[in-house]
Amino acid sequence: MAETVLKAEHLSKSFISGNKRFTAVDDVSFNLKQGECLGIVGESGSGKSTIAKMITCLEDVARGQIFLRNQEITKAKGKALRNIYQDIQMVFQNPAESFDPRHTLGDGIGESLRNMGMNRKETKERVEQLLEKCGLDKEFSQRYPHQVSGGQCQRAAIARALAVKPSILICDEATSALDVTVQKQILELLIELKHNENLTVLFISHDLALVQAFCDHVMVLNGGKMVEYGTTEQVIDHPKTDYTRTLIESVL
Ligand SMILES: Nc1ncnc2c1ncn2[C@@H]1O[C@H](COP(=O)(O)OP(=O)(O)OP(=O)(O)O)[C@@H](O)[C@H]1O
Repeated sequence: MAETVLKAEHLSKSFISGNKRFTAVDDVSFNLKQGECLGIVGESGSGKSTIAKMITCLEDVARGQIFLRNQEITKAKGKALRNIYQDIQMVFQNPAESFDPRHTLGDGIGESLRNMGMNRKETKERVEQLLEKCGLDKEFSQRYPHQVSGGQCQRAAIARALAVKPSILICDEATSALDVTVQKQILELLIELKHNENLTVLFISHDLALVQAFCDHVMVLNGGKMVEYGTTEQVIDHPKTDYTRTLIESVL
């Protein structure tokens, strides 16, 4: 049986808005096994990104616990925190923001490898392999972020995320800024990588059609609460709440 890579138990988070406190994530629990893809769907403001930020330690966890391969990471600090930054990689909506505009894509992808002590020649070879794995010719390593299309830049951002062989890849609306054809190509790349590399992915999206095409399991969030959690088939074919039914009807 596949190993559990990530476990979240009773996660909660609230923020102060004006003089009021409101709950952005309310008692959310889930598991992610090696090679599995879990989709998190919900309307804007339902708490999807806040969950991702708590997992990557960008936001404190108010209540609950997070475990990465049995090790609790809820309040990680120092070296443990640096390891988490490496072991859980994120791909965001706007790929260009992942890269420094003054450096080539090759430099951006190779940065973490060089920080790990890899020499220049090995880094160059590994960067070229990563680009090819993500469907880009190796000459793209010489290009600057403004010299590539949004889809090409997102491929490079995925290559950069995979460079350090992370345990988990979090895609936060990773295809939302791309036009429909390019969105489909990036999704196909992720499907290919998931099969070939046994990637473990947390896939955040407001689009249930994309989640249906890619994810094994899905969690539906409404106002910070998890209103459905199950296999993608179960949730889409037999939704338990009107909220999920509305999400399904709006896209499928
Ligand atoms: N640092 C913060 N301070 C105050 N409120 C915040 C903060 N981060 C998020 N929120 C609020 O928490 C709620 C959940 O936000 P979150 O970004 O998790 O939603 P989301 O489902 O990812 O939305 P979207 O799909 O639009 O990205 C929103 O009401 C948001 O305004």
